[in-house]
Amino acid sequence: MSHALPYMIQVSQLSITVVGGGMVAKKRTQSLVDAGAHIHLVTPRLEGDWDELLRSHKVTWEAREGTYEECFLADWVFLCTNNSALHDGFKRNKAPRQMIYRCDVAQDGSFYVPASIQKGLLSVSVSTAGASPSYTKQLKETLEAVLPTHAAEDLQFLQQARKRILAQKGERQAKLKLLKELASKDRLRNPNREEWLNEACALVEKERR
Ligand SMILES: C[C@@]1(CC(=O)O)C2=NC(=C\c3[nH]c(c(CCC(=O)O)c3CC(=O)O)Cc3[nH]c(c(CC(=O)O)c3CCC(=O)O)/C=C3\N/C(=C\2)[C@@H](CCC(=O)O)[C@]3(C)CC(=O)O)/[C@H]1CCC(=O)O
Ligand SMILES: NC(=O)c1ccc[n+]([C@@H]2O[C@H](COP(=O)([O-])OP(=O)(O)OC[C@H]3O[C@@H](n4cnc5c(N)ncnc54)[C@H](O)[C@@H]3O)[C@@H](O)[C@H]2O)c1
Repeated sequence: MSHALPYMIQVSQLSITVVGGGMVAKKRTQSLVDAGAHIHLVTPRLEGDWDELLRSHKVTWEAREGTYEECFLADWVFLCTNNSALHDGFKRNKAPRQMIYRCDVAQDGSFYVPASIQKGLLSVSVSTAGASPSYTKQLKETLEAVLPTHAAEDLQFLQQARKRILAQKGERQAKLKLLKELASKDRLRNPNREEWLNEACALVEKERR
């Protein structure tokens, strides 16, 4: 059986339409807006509290029903209504190269959505290809409990340090060794890690042939 590949996608440059205004539509819209996207929303009604999303000016709501005959021109279309026959129709009408998401039959769309944990620059995603969203949720909770609590702060430090090390003068091998050592628990958890980094950078530069 073929399986889907996980990718990290920058969504801010995509044109995205979400059809439907229930719990699933809201979840998908919220995560897309959090990731910097602007959403065109097509639904006659909004279920639950959308106030904050609408106030963000990142969501344009067209208050009407989607119809079987129409074709959306967005790069991505999220079909999030409770009407599977309508989703079948949109899929038939889909524009060339358009990516379709179906909330009702995951594997009938171009992609589906994993559960994800975000801690600053760290992302962890879990998927069972739709076999069991409940199992996915449990596994996500297990993983959340074992991830380091300081991952976000450590990654902020490592990102800056990596830029600095790669930009400075010195042997490439020595720099790579330094990057590896810096990511180790001993170095990261050391309260003097900034001082150690300064000294190590100076040494790499001094030792260059
Ligand atoms: C992980 C999580 C992330 C999120 O939604 O953000 C997520 N579902 C969550 C929970 C959850 N969803 C459902 C239940 C009820 C119990 C059950 O059915 O088991 C529970 C449990 C609960 O709520 O406790 C019902 C359900 N879900 C899908 C269908 C349709 C179908 O099976 O095709 C139906 C039946 C609808 C119906 O029949 O009415 C489909 C999908 N749900 C996915 C993700 C994608 C696959 C992920 C994977 O590959 O494992 C996928 C395939 C589609 C997609 O979204 O692309 C989120 C965890 C919450 C969290 O993160 O805290
Ligand atoms: N992917 C998931 O994680 C997941 C989880 C639970 C349920 N589901 C599936 O997703 C479906 C939607 O779930 P929900 O809880 O958001 O449902 P819901 O009933 O709360 O919302 C459905 C929304 O679709 C809108 N709608 C209906 N017809 C429309 C049309 N022609 N054009 C535009 N909008 C229209 C309604 O106004 C409503 O806002 C469920 O029926 C189920 O099949 C998926």
